Amino acid sequence: MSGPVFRGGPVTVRPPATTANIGPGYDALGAALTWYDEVELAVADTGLTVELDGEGAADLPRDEGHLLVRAARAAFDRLGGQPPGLRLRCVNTIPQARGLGSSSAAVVGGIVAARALVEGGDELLDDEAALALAAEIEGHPDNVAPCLLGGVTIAWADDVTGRARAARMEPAAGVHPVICVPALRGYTAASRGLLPADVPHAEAAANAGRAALLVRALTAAPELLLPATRDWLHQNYRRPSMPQSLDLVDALRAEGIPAVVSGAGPTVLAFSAMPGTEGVEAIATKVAGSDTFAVTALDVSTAGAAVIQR
Ligand SMILES: Nc1ncnc2c1ncn2[C@@H]1O[C@H](COP(=O)(O)OP(=O)(O)OP(=O)(O)O)[C@@H](O)[C@H]1O
Ligand SMILES: N[C@@H](CCO)C(=O)O
Repeated sequence: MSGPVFRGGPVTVRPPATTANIGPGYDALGAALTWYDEVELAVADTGLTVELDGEGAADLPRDEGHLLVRAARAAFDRLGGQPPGLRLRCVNTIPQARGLGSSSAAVVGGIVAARALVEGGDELLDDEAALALAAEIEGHPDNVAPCLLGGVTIAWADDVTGRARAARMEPAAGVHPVICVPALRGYTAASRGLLPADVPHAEAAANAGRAALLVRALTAAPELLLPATRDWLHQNYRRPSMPQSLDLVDALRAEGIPAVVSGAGPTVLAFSAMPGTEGVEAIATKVAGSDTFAVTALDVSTAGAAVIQR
């Protein structure tokens, strides 16, 4: 069989930051945010060059071990073969290891860029296949789904194949995310290690009800976000690894502001009543007194990882 036909590129992809769980939607619910990394990938004559700017540039590998390169390589394998060489440039702005889906942005960015470098790539590796591959590599479909598809997503594993699937929804106009990003990093694997094997049935039942309510709140009724973001499955168990984040969640909720831990933390995601900087005031007041968190008002990104130049 002949290999794929490559376009030279470069192609440029903008994968968004994402927030997962959003309270009770543990490992399922997610949303894309208007904060993006930028990935430029081109076919080269030979070898691999990796140029990194911004977040993580000092620490991330510049070889085949780079997460985005690994994801692009896996995508090329699915697309029929590897190019003779690769040139990668990343401009990273999404804070890493903070619960904002930076690893998903790298994985999805690599897959989407690789398929854009192959003639017919969008059909050979469609969004359903790209999602399954991204979840295989990243491990958590609740971040990769909104990163790929944009908007608000529900992810699950197919009962027969185990492959990641997702349903995408449009966010309601009144959903205004505000993120409070701490200086300290937190790693997903460590944060998952704090979760118990079992939870009481009554708490699982309460959580299921709020997760259902959360879908309605995010897509049609933002006024329900406070009750809809209450969780019983993960946040409190994770408190020892990010006490300041949980204290901030508690303080905001006590003021009637919907707030949760973003993904595996330690970023706190709150929802303001108003868009933009006006909306952050009430939240910033609660954060004041601690210089630990940087507060930024965002929107839900209706676009997922888009090819902005090919
Ligand atoms: N842009 C990137 N390029 C390459 N590797 C990255 C990039 N962003 C993150 N990573 C890798 O992923 C690790 C962070 O993954 P982790 O899943 O712990 O955090 P996160 O993806 O930022 O948060 P979460 O999954 O909870 O939303 C980093 O330490 C780094 O090894
Ligand atoms: N659902 C995951 C998100 C991180 O990818 C967690 O909370 O561990």
